[in-house]
Amino acid sequence: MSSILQVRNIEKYFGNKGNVTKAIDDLSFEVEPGEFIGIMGPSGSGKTTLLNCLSTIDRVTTGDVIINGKKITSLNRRGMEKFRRQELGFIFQDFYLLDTLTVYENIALALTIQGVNTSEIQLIVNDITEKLEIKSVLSKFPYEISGGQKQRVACARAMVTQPTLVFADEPTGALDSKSSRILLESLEKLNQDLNTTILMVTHDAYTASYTNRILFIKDGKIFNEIVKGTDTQYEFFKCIMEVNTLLGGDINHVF
Ligand SMILES: Nc1ncnc2c1ncn2[C@@H]1O[C@H](COP(=O)(O)OP(=O)(O)OP(=O)(O)O)[C@@H](O)[C@H]1O
Repeated sequence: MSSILQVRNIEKYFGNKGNVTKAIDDLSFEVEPGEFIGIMGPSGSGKTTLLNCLSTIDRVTTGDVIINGKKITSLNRRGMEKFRRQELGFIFQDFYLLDTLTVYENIALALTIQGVNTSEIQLIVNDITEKLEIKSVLSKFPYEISGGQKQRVACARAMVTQPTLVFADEPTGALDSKSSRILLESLEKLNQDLNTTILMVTHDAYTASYTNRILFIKDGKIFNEIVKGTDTQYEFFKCIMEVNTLLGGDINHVF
């Protein structure tokens, strides 16, 4: 099977002569279609920089990023923007919903821009909001719904165009533990039902335990990799805790 994401020897430097930070240091890995992969690591290890470089928000200094067969590191700014709109989905810690649009309009927006007809949009939005259990809030505005519901709306918005790859950056960061669990179960379900490939950055062991594989980053390099395989979620969680301890990471969740 061909990889959906190929990361080849990427490096990212910040600053200029005399004051250079090497945030990503010769990092390579691949992600297969349908994987739910986690990126973990201590503060300052390069997680956000990596996510930004993979998701066309920032550029690598050297190396290549290939998504769905397309070398995105060779695209110009306009090409990157188009690629981002057409092939990628994003879920951020702070939701980024548009306050003046209803939940339905927030989710439907990308499809409207793509020129999908109204009745088809209705079918797609109905289907995904049923899976995410947010159908009852479709006519509400973001300020009228809870944080957990907002994040599931953001999740529906990210997935509605059936992107090649969805990037989630600390998606449970602003949620309480119950809302986090509901969101993560939803992500797991969408990953399985729609075969959506998800790459999620988190510092939280419980959140990470929903993924199938985790790359641990330290000083911009891959420090360790663990695969859930046939482990239960709890066994995987314990394994994550062990690696986190080795890494000197912070753990703030227990089952
Ligand atoms: N715009 C920038 N200019 C200069 N240095 C930067 C910039 N962005 C990040 N860095 C540096 O690159 C390194 C990696 O930072 P990054 O934000 O990717 O880490 P992180 O793992 O996401 O951390 P955290 O978990 O605290 O968000 C750090 O040393 C950081 O100070």
